[in-house]
Amino acid sequence: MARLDRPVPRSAAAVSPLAVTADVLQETLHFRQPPDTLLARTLRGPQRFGPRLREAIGDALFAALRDLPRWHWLAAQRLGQTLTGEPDIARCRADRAWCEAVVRLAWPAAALPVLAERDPAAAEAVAVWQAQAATVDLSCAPLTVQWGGPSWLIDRWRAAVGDEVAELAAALRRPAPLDLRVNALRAKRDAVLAELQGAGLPAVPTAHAPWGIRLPQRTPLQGLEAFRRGAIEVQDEGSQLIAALVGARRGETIVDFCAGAGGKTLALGADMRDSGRLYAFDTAARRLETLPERARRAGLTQVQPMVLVGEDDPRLARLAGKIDRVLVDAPCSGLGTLRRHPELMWRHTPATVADMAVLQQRILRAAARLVRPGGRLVYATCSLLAEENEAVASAFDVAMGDLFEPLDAAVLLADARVRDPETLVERGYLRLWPHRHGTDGFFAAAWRRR
Ligand SMILES: C[S@@+](CC[C@H](N)C(=O)[O-])C[C@H]1O[C@@H](n2cnc3c(N)ncnc32)[C@H](O)[C@@H]1O
Repeated sequence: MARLDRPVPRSAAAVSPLAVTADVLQETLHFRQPPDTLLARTLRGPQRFGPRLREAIGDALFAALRDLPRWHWLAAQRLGQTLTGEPDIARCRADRAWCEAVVRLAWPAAALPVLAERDPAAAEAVAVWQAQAATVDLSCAPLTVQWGGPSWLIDRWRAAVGDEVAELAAALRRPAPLDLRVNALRAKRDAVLAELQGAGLPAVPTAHAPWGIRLPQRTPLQGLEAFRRGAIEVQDEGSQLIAALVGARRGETIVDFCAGAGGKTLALGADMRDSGRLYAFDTAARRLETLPERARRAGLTQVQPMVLVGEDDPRLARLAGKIDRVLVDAPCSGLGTLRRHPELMWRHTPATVADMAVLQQRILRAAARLVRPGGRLVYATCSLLAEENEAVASAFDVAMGDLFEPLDAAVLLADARVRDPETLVERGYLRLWPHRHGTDGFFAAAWRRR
């Protein structure tokens, strides 16, 4: 038999990777924590899984989440249950046998040998189940099974992209590449590209973002000299394009209203060449926690994080009408990021999306008060849904009357040296689609205050 990842103590040997994956899947479907957090916590347990097995468990978990309706359909057949089109998540999460059946079906073929080393019986069961599943004709299955999403979401995808819906669904099910942003304060893109290629990595420039580099898959960065010296940050090309739309300049005063862990804050700070003032606001203190350390590594000294009590925090009054550029990277459903967070499509419903839109409008209006006359306001989401995007921008237009003039994103992106900006813009809005642009799904609208 092949070598084990590590010597397995007797008690730990009893723990099957399949069972652990099913446990994490079941826990994920409670939506209390994201799957990678749950996975990391679970794998700190006593099972003693080696690196290859840990990677296999992660791959299996995400494969399960990416195609839940398909596994649901096949598992129902295998377990002799009545077929239903769409998983009822509340029922599935209560059903441990269902979770294990899903994991058996979803376990990636490439990870079968490593499972066999640890638990040959489980690997055999997986092979049998998958061989049987391969004989099932899915071409007549409901669209939710073929395209891997809940039907309310598929309806919205179809309304947005028409005949491209199958391509969109397929792109959302593929793992995302790893995009990096070169920190303009520390390096030039060409030099970093050469450095990464020299280290044997298949790095290429991103298609549009001027500071972006793409690697085809997950790559550990910590060991790279470019990472250690703060020359690169992990950032999806779509996020880089949103920062570009802000057009931050040296010496300005800029507010990142929903800064979170500061991914876009760092991009804005680099565009400002560490000059001026850059406020990083968020209502979640925990999210802002890592920003000072990240800013330090990136060589930024002008970032001022501040925890807000809400979008109407009274301390904002002193900044009203004074800020050159305000970015509202609003809390959203995240339904453009399904490549990384496939669980979100089961966490959200039309009702949660509608609630999001109300919050987004409130935050956008509050943040708009800060913009000085002639200044720029940018509203962005990582959602593909019109409710959170065009509808919020239109409602803002109506509420503001003539106070804010919509700006054409294609013009702003061209100013920021983005390549082929017109291919990224619909009706003046930045609109990024995973199947067309290879990025996460993003939306952004920009205005100038009159
Ligand atoms: C999409 S995330 C931001 C991601 C971040 N800009 C980045 O690039 O990494 C939205 C953020 O909005 C924050 N948020 C939620 N409600 C808010 C409010 N009322 N005012 C300001 N920030 C809020 C959330 O805590 C969350 O960190």
